[in-house]
Amino acid sequence: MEPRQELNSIVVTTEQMANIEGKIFAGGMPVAALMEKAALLTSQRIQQLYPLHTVDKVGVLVGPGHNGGDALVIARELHLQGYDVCVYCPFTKLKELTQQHANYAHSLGIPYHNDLESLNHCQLIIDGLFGFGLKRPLSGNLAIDVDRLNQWSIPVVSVDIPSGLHTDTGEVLGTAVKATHSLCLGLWKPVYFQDQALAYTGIAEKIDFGIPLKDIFSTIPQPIPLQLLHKTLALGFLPLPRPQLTHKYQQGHLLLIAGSHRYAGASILSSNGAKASGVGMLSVAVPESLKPLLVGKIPDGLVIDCPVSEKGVIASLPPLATDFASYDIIACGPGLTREATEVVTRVLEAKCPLVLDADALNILAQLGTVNRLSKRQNATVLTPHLGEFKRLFPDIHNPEKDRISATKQAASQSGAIILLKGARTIIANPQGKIWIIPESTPALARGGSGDVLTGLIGGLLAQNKTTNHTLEAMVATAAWWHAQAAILAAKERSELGVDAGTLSQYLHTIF
Ligand SMILES: NC(=O)C1=CN([C@@H]2O[C@H](COP(=O)(O)OP(=O)(O)OC[C@H]3O[C@@H](n4cnc5c(N)ncnc54)[C@H](OP(=O)(O)O)[C@@H]3O)[C@@H](O)[C@H]2O)[C@@H](O)CC1
Ligand SMILES: Nc1ncnc2c1ncn2[C@@H]1O[C@H](COP(=O)(O)OP(=O)(O)O)[C@@H](O)[C@H]1O
Ligand SMILES: [K+]
Repeated sequence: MEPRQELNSIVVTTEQMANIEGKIFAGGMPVAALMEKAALLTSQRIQQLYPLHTVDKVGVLVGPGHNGGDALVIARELHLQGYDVCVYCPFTKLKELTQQHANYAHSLGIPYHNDLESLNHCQLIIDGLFGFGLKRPLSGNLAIDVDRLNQWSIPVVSVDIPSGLHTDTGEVLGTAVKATHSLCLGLWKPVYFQDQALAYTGIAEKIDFGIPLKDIFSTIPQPIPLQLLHKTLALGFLPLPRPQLTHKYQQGHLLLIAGSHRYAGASILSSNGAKASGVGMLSVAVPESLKPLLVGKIPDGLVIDCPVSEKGVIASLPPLATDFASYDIIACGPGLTREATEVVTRVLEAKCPLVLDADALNILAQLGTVNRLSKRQNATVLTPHLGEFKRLFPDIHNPEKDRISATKQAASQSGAIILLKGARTIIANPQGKIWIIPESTPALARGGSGDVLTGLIGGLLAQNKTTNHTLEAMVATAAWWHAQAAILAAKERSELGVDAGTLSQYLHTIF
């Protein structure tokens, strides 16, 4: 990998970004020169996105800090290139450098307006109100302006981040600009991967303006705490190529415990996810009444029939399923129903790594998440969506307000690897390492997608004895693979065409 390519996978907090900036300035780089570098590249990208022959009139919103300074450099460059630029800056007191750029823009003859309304004839708006320096909510006339801007149908390019969003949590501070494009300066910031911010960030791109690698890597601890999973990394985590001399049990044995009369399909979908992983052996424990169905659908799986309760759920696990030493990993939960308490209690005693999903999580929550997991001797992976997460970790308040921190906190409390599902899935280990799945598709928002993921995670983890990567990296790789398959399927079949069965068929086509 090219050294700077590594930066594509790093996410820095506001504090880390400010520290990196501090190191650059301490080294002697003039503040104005750094702003010039960042803003020039940003203005060039804007010219590529909105060439002069397609867009003529550009309105620039200027804030009081250095985000406003960036915006003024962009205004100047666009003006010099021939765009018809005007500025709206609803502040009287600007930071010194920003004021200097304001003065120069004025001297160039760029018009300043006293109200936002005067920009409504523009074909493009540049949002340079606030960047990572925003700490308190937008209010008063400023908030009214932003709300009004959001009602226009003019494209908006936000500089660094959409103004009004908290850089780390993605929280909307009062109100926030809804951008068409966001050009993130230097390094990715957490806001871009927080679900609550996605409606504001639009199409996001990073502008690499040449921050010295030494300043980055001397600031961010190793291993990198917050990392995006990209194709290059994910491919490196897959169990490929297979060793020539191997056999099915060396390629991992997964026991999947899934399904009930009510949710029979969950066992098939999760088996399909597992099969797609390439796992050497797949055993599936289901209610005995489902055995013929499973044998028909998953002929390559060893189907273990379990006694069924009156409610149509697995009542207990037979000896074949409780011979835990035979399995490299157990994945349990899809379609179990909340009645299967005995199954989950028993499985928690297994010495091998465990993946719990769906109702296994709800049952774990009833049993007491942290207390129960403290007794486990091997790794546990929990894959909740937000609702399940709240039941598992009731003392983590409002996890949706900062999904990244909430996932980290849950992993640290429970000692488990936590995968919090969502539009941007987050994976954390107990030591604080976080992986983020940077792209996905809402095509996944339908029943059964998660079942496929559980099988895929189980199947990949089972094969980890041949690859030996960290478990969280493998879990994240499964989630990346799942998202990529959905993206491809949605591209070919539309977002409406990605049912869970189709999704599992697409898992292989992404390579
Ligand atoms: N890092 C890098 O490498 C580079 C960073 N660069 C750029 O610097 C940006 C960060 O600049 P920044 O620190 O000046 O902060 P910024 O986001 O402009 O806003 C702070 C200002 O807003 C004010 N203010 C805050 N809240 C407010 C409110 N609710 N209502 C009203 N006012 C409010 C606040 O006032 P104060 O709180 O001090 O009263 C302060 O004046 C960054 O995002 C990027 O664009 C590039 O130039 C070069 C490379
Ligand atoms: N809006 C969305 N964008 C991207 N991925 C999504 C979205 N909504 C859901 N997903 C993904 O779809 C899957 C849904 O899993 P889950 O909620 O367990 O569903 P089920 O239990 O029906 O299988 C998760 O992997 C989640 O990350
Ligand atoms: K901005």
